Amino acid sequence: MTKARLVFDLDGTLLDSIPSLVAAGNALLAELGRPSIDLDTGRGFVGHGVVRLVESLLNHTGGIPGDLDPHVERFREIYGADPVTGTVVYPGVHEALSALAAAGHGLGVCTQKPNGPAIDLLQQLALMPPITGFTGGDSLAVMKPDPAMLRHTADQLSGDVTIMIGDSETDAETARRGGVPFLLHTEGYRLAEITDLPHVAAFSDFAELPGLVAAVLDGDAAA
Ligand SMILES: O=C(O)COP(=O)(O)O
Ligand SMILES: [Mg+2]
Repeated sequence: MTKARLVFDLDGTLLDSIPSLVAAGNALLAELGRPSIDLDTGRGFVGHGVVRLVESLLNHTGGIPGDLDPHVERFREIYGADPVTGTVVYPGVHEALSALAAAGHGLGVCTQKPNGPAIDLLQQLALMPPITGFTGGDSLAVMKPDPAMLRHTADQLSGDVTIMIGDSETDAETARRGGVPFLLHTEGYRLAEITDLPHVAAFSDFAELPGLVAAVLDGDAAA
């Protein structure tokens, strides 16, 4: 049977992490005497890495005071101290990943999130194992949508065909540039309409994922 190298995005795909990211962002803003942002606003800022997130937080609340770098460093400290509180695994993820690993597929994560908190989350939320491959926001000199991140993750896995699973414009573009099929999780943080993102199939419930992977490998998934 053909085996897949399954490359998963993290935030908005395996994890619903907005409350924890917004809490850390609001702690940073409070230190700067800025107003808080709400969850919906924060949702639109996530998926591009920590630098873009802090830049968006500051621009939304009055602009960047001086250098961006110290604020990014401070956000990393605040968020890195406890990335787990306020983050949950989407329903059905554990069951779907166990079934896919048991079927012999390789599982990896490719995220813009800084490596330290990303690994903490994967370990503390019992996702690593079955996930074995990892590329984070600090792993390479580039980030998604550069397909080097996708390839770096896939190279750590065994399998015949690479499939990317993600929630956002960035993930769809990464898969397109990498020339691999894209499965879209619709319950994440995308801003675009589903129909505007290139994907071979979309799903809202992780119970659907093993069947979709099998369909892609069989060449049955809708193009
Ligand atoms: O922007 C982030 O930090 C999260 O990014 P991800 O969706 O690639 O996991
Ligand atoms: Mg994402």
